[in-house]
Amino acid sequence: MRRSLVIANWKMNGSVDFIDQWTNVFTTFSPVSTELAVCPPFVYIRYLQQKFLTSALDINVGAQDCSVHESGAFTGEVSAGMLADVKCPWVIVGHSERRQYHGETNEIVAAKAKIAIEHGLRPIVCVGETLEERESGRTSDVVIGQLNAVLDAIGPEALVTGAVAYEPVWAIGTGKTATPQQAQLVHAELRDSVESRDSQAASALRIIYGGSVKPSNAAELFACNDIDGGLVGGASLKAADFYAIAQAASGIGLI
Ligand SMILES: O=C(CO)COP(=O)(O)O
Repeated sequence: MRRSLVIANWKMNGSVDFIDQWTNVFTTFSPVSTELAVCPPFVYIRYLQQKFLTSALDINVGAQDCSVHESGAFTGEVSAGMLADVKCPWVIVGHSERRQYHGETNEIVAAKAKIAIEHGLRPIVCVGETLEERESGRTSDVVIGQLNAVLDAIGPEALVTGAVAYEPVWAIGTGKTATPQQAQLVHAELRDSVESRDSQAASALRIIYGGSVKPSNAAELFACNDIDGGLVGGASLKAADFYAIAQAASGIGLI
């Protein structure tokens, strides 16, 4: 049995005031069986960690990216070693917004996953096709190619310490969710691809879905065999909505 996993990606949103308000609400909620993490912008990681000390939920902090470099003259970059140093266990790599706006290739994403693993972090490896790729029948090729680049670099066992997030680009921030059937199909293909290398790793690996997940659609997505939770953008900015999604993943309080 895989434990469900729900991760908030706040993207470039938030402030000290926002975190105060969000955590004031969130820390009143009772525990769920879902494992949780919130990825704020780098500058708020430490602040959010302090806030979570009073939460009864199993919730951790993650980063939205890390550098491919170890250290040195790389202005503006934050290294995996620094994230490990501040005890930030999770790191998202290969988000489509990084691929799209920052030119991150499969090779760069694989290098980031590798350096994250080397520092004991848990990478959340994002894969996903654009609308054009879907419409031209290339979804499988694209997402399997993205996954294989990371698998070649770190291997299936290391990947299991983190997670894979399937995020169809056309569903991100658009309100357009993949149907549970569409998502399940891709999740199963991703798992099969890991299975061909290591069957134990394939059954242990958490593959979560991202793209307009909200309280009203979370339960039907998470009911699919190969969807083990969610990577949540917009809806995670509301503490109550994020909690409702966490509940849906824990199989209790279905919406
Ligand atoms: O990109 C996402 C999470 O990483 C999804 O964002 P939305 O939930 O806002 O569609």
